[in-house]
Amino acid sequence: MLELHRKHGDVVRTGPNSLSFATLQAYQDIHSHVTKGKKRFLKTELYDNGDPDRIVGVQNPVIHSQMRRVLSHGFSAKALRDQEDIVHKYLDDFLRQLGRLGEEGRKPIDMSEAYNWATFDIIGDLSFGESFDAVAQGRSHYWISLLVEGSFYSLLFSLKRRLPWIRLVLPFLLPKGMAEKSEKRRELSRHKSQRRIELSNSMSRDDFFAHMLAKGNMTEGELASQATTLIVAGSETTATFLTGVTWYPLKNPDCLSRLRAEVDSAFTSIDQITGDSVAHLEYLHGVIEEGLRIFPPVVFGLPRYSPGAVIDGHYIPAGVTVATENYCMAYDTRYWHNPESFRPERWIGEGLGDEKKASQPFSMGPRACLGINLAYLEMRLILAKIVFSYDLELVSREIEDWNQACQLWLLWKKPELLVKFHPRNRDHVATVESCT
Ligand code: HEM
Repeated sequence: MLELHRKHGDVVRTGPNSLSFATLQAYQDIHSHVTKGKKRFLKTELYDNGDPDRIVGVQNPVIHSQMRRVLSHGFSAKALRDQEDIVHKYLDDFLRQLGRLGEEGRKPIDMSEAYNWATFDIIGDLSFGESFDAVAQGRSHYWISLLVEGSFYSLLFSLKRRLPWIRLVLPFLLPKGMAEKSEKRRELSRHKSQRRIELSNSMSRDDFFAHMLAKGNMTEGELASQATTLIVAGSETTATFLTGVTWYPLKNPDCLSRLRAEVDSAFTSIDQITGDSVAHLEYLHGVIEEGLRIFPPVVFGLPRYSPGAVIDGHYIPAGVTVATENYCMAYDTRYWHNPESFRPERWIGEGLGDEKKASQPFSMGPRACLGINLAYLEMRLILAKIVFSYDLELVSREIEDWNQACQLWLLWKKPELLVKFHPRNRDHVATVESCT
């Protein structure tokens, strides 16, 4: 898409009835909240995977806002503060596992897989009241593999509407046993959901599931479907971001040193690293924003139907599929000074004079990411804690260009990213050694 827009300009026709835009104005026109009297740009059928209960896929704005209202309680600042201990628990265990499995820097760990252990366990606990035990076991739970694999191939399913002929070749494109695996995944979701309902009698928690249960009229199917959606939306995305934001500073050692210096000057013990204290770290903020710009986890232009509206000065008739490529905006020299380079200082103080709104990793408007606060909490805590505890050494040195080394399906398929973790904080080494 980047190449197409560079060659053909800001509006590119990508199909018989679909247009791709590449400007910030177009992004705002399509995704912002609408003013009174104007119609919304609705999600297209590309989101329809046959499950009507998923908040991510639902098209009807009335049903969507009802769902969003119920779920948003679990994402409020208060709810997140109440859940922060759960996040710390998995992150601290994760740190210990990095030391233990990595034999204190002697053995590399594949971070493309390992970050999933932490993000899935956190969101699993917040959604179903129990983790997948991935951190404790130091390997991905079967369910995680099913979800990740399923989300890659769901792209092919949604393409069926756009390219009807794909039905004919679909059986050959899908790995063997995919249908059985999908059924297995649904069965596990139902099972986890039933267990969470049973647990609700003995557990008082202000988590996502509790708020859905409090609504009182959601069926077991709806509960399972929504909780699974949260797990998919909130785990692979954050883990993907973390993988990219590990590779870029490792390839730019000055950035890593500056980040470590900031974390070291702010904290003398790992317990001081909390959601509140990390929120003030300026350079960490720069690293995160730059990581989200240069390697956005949700990278495809989010398709919408035009309601019959003007997009960046062009009238687009109703029914035309439109999308703005966040990735193209993030690499546009009209918005960014030297966009290919990883420069956290863009986001600090005066910066480099970039148009920062041209990075929209969480989207904007009524369908913007609901989990943004949880995502920032996890991203800040995990980066600060890792840098505080370990010196990182890149083992996968053969990767020259991270984005090129990844493949884009619906989400990024990442290559192995081998990293060694050398313990640097003596207090923490003691904990690592005692971990079994
Ligand atoms: C770095 C991490 C993340 C990124 C970059 C990200 C990005 C996004 C984007 C771009 C959308 C809009 C999708 C669209 O319009 O098609 C979205 C929606 C959503 N995200 Fe995230 N997300 C992240 C983490 C999370 C987390 C931790 C959760 C928590 C469960 C979450 C839950 C959701 C939900 C529920 C929606 C659907 C909102 C709606 O339709 O009203 N996300 N996310």
